[in-house]
Amino acid sequence: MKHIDTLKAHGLFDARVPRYTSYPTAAVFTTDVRDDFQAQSLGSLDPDVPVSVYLHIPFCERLCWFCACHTQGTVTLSPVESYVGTLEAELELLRATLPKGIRMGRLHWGGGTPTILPPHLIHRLAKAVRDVFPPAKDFEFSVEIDPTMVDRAKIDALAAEGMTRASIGIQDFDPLVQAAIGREQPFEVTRACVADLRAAGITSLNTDLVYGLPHQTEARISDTIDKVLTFAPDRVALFGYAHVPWVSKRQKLIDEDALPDDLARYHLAQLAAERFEIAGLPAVGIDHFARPGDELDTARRTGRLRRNFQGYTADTCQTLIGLGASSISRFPNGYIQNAPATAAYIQRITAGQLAGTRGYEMNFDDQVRARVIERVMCDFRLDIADLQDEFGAQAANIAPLLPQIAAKFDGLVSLQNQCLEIKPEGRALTRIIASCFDAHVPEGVRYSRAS
Ligand SMILES: C=Cc1c2[nH]c(c1C)Cc1[nH]c(c(CCC(=O)O)c1C)Cc1[nH]c(c(C)c1CCC(=O)O)Cc1[nH]c(c(C)c1C=C)C2
Ligand SMILES: C[C@H]1O[C@@H](n2cnc3c(N)ncnc32)[C@H](O)[C@@H]1O
Ligand code: MET
Ligand code: SF4
Repeated sequence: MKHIDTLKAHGLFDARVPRYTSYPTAAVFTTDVRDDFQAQSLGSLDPDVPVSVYLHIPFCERLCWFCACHTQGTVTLSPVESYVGTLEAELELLRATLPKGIRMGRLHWGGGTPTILPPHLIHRLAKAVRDVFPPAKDFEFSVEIDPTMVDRAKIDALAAEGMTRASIGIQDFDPLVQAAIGREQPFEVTRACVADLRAAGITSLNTDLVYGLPHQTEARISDTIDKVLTFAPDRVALFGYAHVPWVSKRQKLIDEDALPDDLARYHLAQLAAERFEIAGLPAVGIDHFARPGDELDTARRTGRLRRNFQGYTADTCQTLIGLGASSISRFPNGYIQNAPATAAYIQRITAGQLAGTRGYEMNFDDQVRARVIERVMCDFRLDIADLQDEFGAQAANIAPLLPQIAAKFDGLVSLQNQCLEIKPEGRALTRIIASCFDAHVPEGVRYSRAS
């Protein structure tokens, strides 16, 4: 059987499994999580251990058709300005709930489009965050940047507030592909943005690309990659296009007939991965690439790579506090998601309540499986001995799954001394293999494809 047929037989093109940016996944969260779970989790944090903070800006000036992120369009600044006020109010609620002396190890502004904020709002928001979460030693601050929605003044404002990493959205540079996803973004504009970031002293640059977009061909993605490489990015994220029009209504504008078919999509991903490897950006996990010396590459090589809602990270903080509409907080024993709709979020905060509306409290078995799935997604490998070190006897629940998986994915994985490893030729099936350890299959949820 040809290799591609083997992968196909294991569900490469048909399986619909989560992306495992968390376990259990957001689809499993429910509204009947305990009322006091969020306040109690926040209040019982150890002030000596720094936390990560994620801040969501759910506004964009344009709404790209392909996008599955939680955001809304606005042409005026007034909703953005009032939203910043709500974030300030949320920060005050957090201050009243958190133990005194808590510090922030990492801060990420995502969206939506954080760079919709003009300089004065960037300064106001950064100050409000710092007041409640003073930065710890080696503090890092990353921001998602839309090159068409930023200028030198905004970049300087972010740099002055301590931005250490910029993540720019590119997706694809081909004009036909851009037209088909409702996202015009000239190369020159992107290049000028990168030049401004460099001039402002930003040393770490990530670029986001997507494969599997309408009208994308090997020649077009290859040309995009040529252009991206001229920026000398430290990291590249290459996401498979998730076509989920039942979740993201604007995707109904995407012409499904123009989407590459299964095999074409697979080859696009393969070609891109090869090009990055050759360019000196080895793969990190299933969809990232990082230059040697970048902390993501270092984390990969030393077994310290982690997975969070943004994808792969070298962040070691156990706790992530999410602020803003739809943001998810992660505590050692569970998750809480703020009200997804911006209006509902604002209403909660304005009423003086924390905004968590759905979530999941993990039991011990969930915590073990969360670690298992994270290791599989990060290392392509699971060693029962490591699991025993961390969780003791509970690892025994997982051990019997290994020979079953080894038999099912025969030839694509290896199993020796209770250590399961996905071989390079089986890596396209990583999400599918990870799902074998998932004890929660939500009802009525349709995930995007697995590859
Ligand atoms: C910033 C962009 C994206 C984020 N997630 C996705 C993108 C493109 C992709 C994505 N996430 C989910 C789905 C649907 C299910 C699937 O096909 O796997 C897709 C296509 C699930 C999901 N992830 C998060 C949430 C809240 C959901 C929806 C669950 C639900 O309510 O049904 C967490 C999450 N993902 C992103 C953020 C910023 C975030 C948390 C705030 C980004
Ligand atoms: C934050 C990043 O998420 C990616 N992104 C946004 N929407 C989708 C989607 N439907 N499928 C895959 N990736 C997506 C983009 O690359 C963006 O820059
Ligand atoms: N909104 C920005 C962009 O599209 C950041 C990535 S998408 C959340 O470029
Ligand atoms: S890709 Fe970025 S700019 Fe486009 S709609 Fe999504 S969040 Fe907004």
